[in-house]
Amino acid sequence: MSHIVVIGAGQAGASLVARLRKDGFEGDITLIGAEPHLPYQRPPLSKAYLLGEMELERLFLRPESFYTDNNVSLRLGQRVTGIDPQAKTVTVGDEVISYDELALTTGSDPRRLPAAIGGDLDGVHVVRDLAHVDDMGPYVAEGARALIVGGGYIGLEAAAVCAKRGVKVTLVEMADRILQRVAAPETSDYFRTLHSEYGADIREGVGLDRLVGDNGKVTGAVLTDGSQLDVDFVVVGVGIAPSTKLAEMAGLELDNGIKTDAHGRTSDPSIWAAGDCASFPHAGARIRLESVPNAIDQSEVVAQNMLGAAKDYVATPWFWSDQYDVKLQIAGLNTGYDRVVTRKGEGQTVSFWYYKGDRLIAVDAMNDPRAYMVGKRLIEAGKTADPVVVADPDADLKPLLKA
Ligand SMILES: Cc1cc2nc3c(=O)[nH]c(=O)nc-3n(C[C@H](O)[C@H](O)[C@H](O)COP(=O)(O)OP(=O)(O)OC[C@H]3O[C@@H](n4cnc5c(N)ncnc54)[C@H](O)[C@@H]3O)c2cc1C
Ligand SMILES: NC(=O)c1ccc[n+]([C@@H]2O[C@H](COP(=O)([O-])OP(=O)(O)OC[C@H]3O[C@@H](n4cnc5c(N)ncnc54)[C@H](O)[C@@H]3O)[C@@H](O)[C@H]2O)c1
Repeated sequence: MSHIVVIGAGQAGASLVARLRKDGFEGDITLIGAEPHLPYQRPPLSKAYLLGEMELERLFLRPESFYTDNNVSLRLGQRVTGIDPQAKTVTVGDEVISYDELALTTGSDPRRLPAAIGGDLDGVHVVRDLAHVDDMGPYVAEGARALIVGGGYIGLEAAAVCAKRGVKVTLVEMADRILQRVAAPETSDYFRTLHSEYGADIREGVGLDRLVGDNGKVTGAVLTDGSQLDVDFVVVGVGIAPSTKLAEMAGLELDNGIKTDAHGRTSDPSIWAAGDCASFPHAGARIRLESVPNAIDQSEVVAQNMLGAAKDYVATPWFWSDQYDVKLQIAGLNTGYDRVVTRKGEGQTVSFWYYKGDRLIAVDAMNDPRAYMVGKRLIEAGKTADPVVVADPDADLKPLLKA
């Protein structure tokens, strides 16, 4: 009987093993995870869980019984330190485990601030794992002063939670606008205004020069424009790097992540990759997506291919973020857009529709699930949307789907 080993018990790893069993795989499955917890969802870590509005148990993707009932050998709190592709083994501590097929779902590692500028002081937090957020929780208290470094999703979601909890927030983004990696200027403008309404001080085009400490604990910061701040804690949200160390040591090809073909197979025919760590062919280029929908969809396709399906993974990217009372939903990728059409609804409701020539390529919707849903379905179907209809707040969007 064959043995499938999966390294990384996060969103992708958990989805992959579930799909293997769902599709009838009867061999042995071992899922190995470095963290001590059952596989859990990360999105609430910078939202409801950090806010103290979500119980730990609700983070877990499936109960422990799922793994025992499905005969998945779950090895938690164990880090794989090596892969030998010739011998088809992985090393965990002193143990060597054989595999027939191996999947890498190792996720990504948060970038940290260098120790030389105070990145190792107490009170400086990254936000990736449950343990990081549990460490940070007590700092998020009314009246505390937080410096948030980075205006991506992590920084802005943390800023929203902190501001809601009465923390005095200063956020620095070294690029000229927040959310520049994932959204267009219109969406950045929207969220800058939203944060300022809640009292968060958003400073763009400004980086961190260094942190200042006293007795090993952070007490202040000097910014690249020379300004100085007193701070009680720091949240570092300056992006991630895909976890490729094991793959690299095993001699697998890398390309901004673990390089796979359209089926999710790496340069070794018995090794597969999915989730944040994998870079794959997409629309004539190669991309890596850092999102829950990608981790689930890609790992499910990889599971099917490990069982012989030979199916291409065709990503239909979508993302979401919650900040204050606003839900941002993004369908598609806006790379290369040349026109934006705005659809304004009541109050905070607005959506931005991105076109490349006549083609609709992405929609950013704020508190507008209908615009998001219609946009997503149009993009998935390769259809466009008449900009005149889109821009008219009184026009019904649904007929666009039938056009
Ligand atoms: C705070 C936060 C909020 C987020 N919010 C959203 C959101 O709202 N929407 C969204 O779409 N995405 C969100 N994301 C991104 C999303 O969570 C990730 O894209 C997703 O978790 C990727 O899944 P993954 O399985 O590839 O990686 P992960 O979930 O990171 O799992 C990888 C696992 O592999 C383990 N591992 C790594 N190396 C080894 C090894 N050598 N041995 C054993 N185990 C190993 C790691 O410890 C980790 O547990 C958020 C991320 C964070 C951190
Ligand atoms: N809602 C969501 O989808 C969601 C929520 C949270 C996290 N995540 C994921 O978590 C991961 C990490 O998120 P993130 O926000 O850290 O990454 P990110 O890459 O989205 O944003 C990092 C930001 O930090 C800025 N930056 C980098 N170095 C800086 C410095 N020295 N000073 C000031 N600014 C600096 C960058 O310009 C960038 O805007 C990503 O994969 C992200 O997609 C997703």
